[in-house]
Amino acid sequence: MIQNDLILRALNGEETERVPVWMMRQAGRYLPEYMVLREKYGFFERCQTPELACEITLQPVDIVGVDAAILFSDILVVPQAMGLEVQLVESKGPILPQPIQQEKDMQRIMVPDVNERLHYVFDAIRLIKKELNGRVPLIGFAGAPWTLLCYMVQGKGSKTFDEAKAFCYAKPELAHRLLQMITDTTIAYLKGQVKAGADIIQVFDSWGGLLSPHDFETFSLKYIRQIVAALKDEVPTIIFAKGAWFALEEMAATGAHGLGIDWCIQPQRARTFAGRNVTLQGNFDPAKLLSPIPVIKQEVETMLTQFGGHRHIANLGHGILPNVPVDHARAFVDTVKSFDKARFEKEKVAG
Ligand SMILES: Cc1c2[nH]c(c1CCC(=O)O)Cc1[nH]c(c(CCC(=O)O)c1C)Cc1[nH]c(c(CCC(=O)O)c1C)Cc1[nH]c(c(C)c1CCC(=O)O)C2
Repeated sequence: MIQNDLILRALNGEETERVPVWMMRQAGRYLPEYMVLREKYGFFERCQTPELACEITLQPVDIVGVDAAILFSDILVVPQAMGLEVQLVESKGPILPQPIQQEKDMQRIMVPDVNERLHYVFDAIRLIKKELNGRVPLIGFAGAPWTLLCYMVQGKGSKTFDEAKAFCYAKPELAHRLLQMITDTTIAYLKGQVKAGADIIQVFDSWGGLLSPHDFETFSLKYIRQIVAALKDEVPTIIFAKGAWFALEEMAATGAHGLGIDWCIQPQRARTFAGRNVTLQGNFDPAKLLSPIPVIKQEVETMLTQFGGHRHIANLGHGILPNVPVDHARAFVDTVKSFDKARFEKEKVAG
């Protein structure tokens, strides 16, 4: 049994005493306790050692007081399990030295047996569930196929992912074969996470907003839909497609329980697009956590009021930045937790 089940209830459309809160990338470099482990162990060593992944996952729950834990891992463990080398180079981000660019490169990848290649994630989840002891739910996750294709083809981070897009537009048949292989791996991987104990699944499509609405349907949503369909009857699912506000209606129609939104759309407008049957998650500008604490408090209250208190999970609109002071992150969380629900009614009357 989970003691603090606010997020689960919000995802199921139930009333909650207050708005639940967590932060994307909440386990990371803004925490001094994370930096201690980062000094000692390599990135994938931290991911692959269940005791380390567990300790890092619990840090924000203990230190910042969020309403959910999110598994410490990375979306790039999937391309790795499919056979590609992935390096995380300090200050450069991810590097895949031998990306997929043509037909013959496909021979280097496979749809792996997830129990063989990603068992360390399932071991970490079992350990985390034991250590959490029902305090808060555990969110498992994976990258959306389109976002993973971006890294697998481009071979590194990019502002435009132009090579990944060129691959899709010039070799659509190959792109769809790759996207389907990623999708099949991801479905098996996420089902494994749920079996190991994940209570909620979030799909991160960080680069969905780089595509036109038509191409988002073709190269991204088509595959996200398969993932949601495979999981939604097992656990609540959340789709976070950054920048893809134009597709909120279509994403809601997948049957996902929650949709993440970034700060580039007004909450009321997102609600109009998404409809009433889905929970919205977001959408505080992560850079605003660099403001003075009184400003953070005021802006968080404005955000909460705009969402109106129902079917809302407070979060950032993207991952927390490494240079955010811990007390600013805590101010974000505490402001949400102490916001009096009666104020939603008052603002409604006033508005
Ligand atoms: C695109 C993407 C990646 N990884 C992820 C995404 C999707 C979300 C997003 O858009 O932010 C997802 C991710 N990565 C990480 C988590 C852990 C759980 C969490 O706290 O949210 C999650 C959910 C750990 C991580 N993944 C990474 C770190 C930093 C590693 C370190 O230097 O210690 C962490 C804590 C490395 C990583 N991993 C990735 C990049 C681009 C980088 C380097 C840039 C960066 O450092 O932010 C790929």
